[in-house]
Amino acid sequence: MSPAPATALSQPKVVTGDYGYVLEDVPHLTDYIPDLPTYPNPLQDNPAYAVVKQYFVDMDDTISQKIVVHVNSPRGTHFRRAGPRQKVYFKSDDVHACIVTCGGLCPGLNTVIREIVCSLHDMYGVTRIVGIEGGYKGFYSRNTIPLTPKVANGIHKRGGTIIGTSRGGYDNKKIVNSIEDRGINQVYIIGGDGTQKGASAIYEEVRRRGLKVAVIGIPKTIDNDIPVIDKSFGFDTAVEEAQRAINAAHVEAESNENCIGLVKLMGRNSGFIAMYATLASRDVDCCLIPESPFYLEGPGGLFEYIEKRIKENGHMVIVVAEGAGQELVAESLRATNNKDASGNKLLDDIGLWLSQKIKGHFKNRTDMEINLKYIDPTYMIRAVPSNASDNVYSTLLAQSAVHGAMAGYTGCTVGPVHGRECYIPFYRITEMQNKVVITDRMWARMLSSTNQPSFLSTKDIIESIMDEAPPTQLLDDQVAENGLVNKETTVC
Ligand SMILES: Nc1ncnc2c1ncn2[C@@H]1O[C@H](COP(=O)(O)OP(=O)(O)O)[C@@H](O)[C@H]1O
Ligand SMILES: O=P(O)(O)OC[C@H]1O[C@](O)(COP(=O)(O)O)[C@@H](O)[C@@H]1O
Ligand SMILES: [Mg+2]
Repeated sequence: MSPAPATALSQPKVVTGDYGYVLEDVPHLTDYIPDLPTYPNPLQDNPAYAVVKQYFVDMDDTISQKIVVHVNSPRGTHFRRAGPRQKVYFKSDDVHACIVTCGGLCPGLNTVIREIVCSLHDMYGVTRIVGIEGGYKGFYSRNTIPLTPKVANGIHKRGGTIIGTSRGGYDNKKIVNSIEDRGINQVYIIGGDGTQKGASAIYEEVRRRGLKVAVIGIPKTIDNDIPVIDKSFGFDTAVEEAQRAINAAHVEAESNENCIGLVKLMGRNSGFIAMYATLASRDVDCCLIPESPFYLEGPGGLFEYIEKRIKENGHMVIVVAEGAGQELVAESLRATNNKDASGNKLLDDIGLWLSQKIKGHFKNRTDMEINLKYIDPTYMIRAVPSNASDNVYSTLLAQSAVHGAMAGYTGCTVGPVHGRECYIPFYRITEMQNKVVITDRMWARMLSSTNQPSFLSTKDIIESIMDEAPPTQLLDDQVAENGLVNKETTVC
């Protein structure tokens, strides 16, 4: 069968219905290869699933992005519900699947790999599954790693990724050539915002060439900077692991006179780890994140607050996200514009800089000698194995990805929206970053738990509200009654 000619770039598939219902649907292989044969889903004969009353997902099931509604609210945006379908578009023997992990580590990568392998093998009888070694560049520069349930057995108890990862090395044409040459027809791409952009471009090229290849993204972000989904796998584990550093900082601070425990946590552009770790700990007196500007000197500044807390308590704990206060560091050091292999800006070390500034400020104060203990657990919070809850989360995610590919869906990321797994078109994942909204309730809860100043002027608040405008379109569920965009943080 000759493939239908594909247009330059695929267009969003948007379906509208009554009362403002909008379905942001995902591509399907039949969009560009018509008349593909279908097969009964082998799961219908699987003893574990055969007894479930309604195991297969109804074709009309969609998940609402809007969870808080008023009596007359339009129904708003919906996503296609993930899960097994009655009919599949691949014969088990014909499937040749590959898995790749890209970007920084995240707890749970091995769990997702294991669960993709086991779901393909145990549910769909697929035997040809390979790992692409060392991220995107492995497609064209390395041999593949055969993956079987035996190889994947127990890997979820280890941190990292057994197939390796990397930044940079993305070459769209070479990657799709490799997919085509190896006869791969299901591609599972696990990675963060950069990876999903790459995955989207791989899907477009696959479609342009008319290949019967399902491309499914699985969102991985320790920073929790991917929009739409509730949160990423590994995020809970990272927040839990961060408690160990905060506890150590608190013990040091409490035991030494006038002592400040300073902890730096990951969070390049989004301060979710710092915010949640602070809320969970309750020992933190100040949390600094990239989304909330702060200043050191003068009334309402950080130094004034430190002095107040030390006088009141004799100690304090500060948590700073790595991306916080970058503009302050750039002002006092010679600004650099170095980037990593993927093009992400390399950050200046806010933790060391802040330690020096605080020490420098109190150095000449004979009435208040301070002691500062700096803890930088950066890689320790992401190199650990995932906790039990992230393992369950990763299992659902991987199974949903496999069901989607088998059902012929492609060009999408899988992830939970209000606790239900969905297929989300790539463009919704890549168009913006998820950030802590400092005019939102969660940040207010955090502020009230630490009692820190907000460091904000009215101008900052207005700017922060304006920054929330989605770059491409105003979605009705993001427009509050006062006309301002008021996107809730997606982690609840
Ligand atoms: N805009 C992009 N288009 C295509 N590939 C990209 C893009 N941004 C990043 N990548 C590739 O995705 C991979 C991971 O990106 P990176 O930003 O390092 O991590 P993450 O996916 O975790 O955000 C790298 O191999 C990088 O080259
Ligand atoms: O030193 P590396 O490996 O580049 O990783 C550091 C970066 O990785 C992260 O943990 C996550 O980044 P990605 O999601 O882009 O992989 C950032 O918080 C951090 O800045
Ligand atoms: Mg990233």
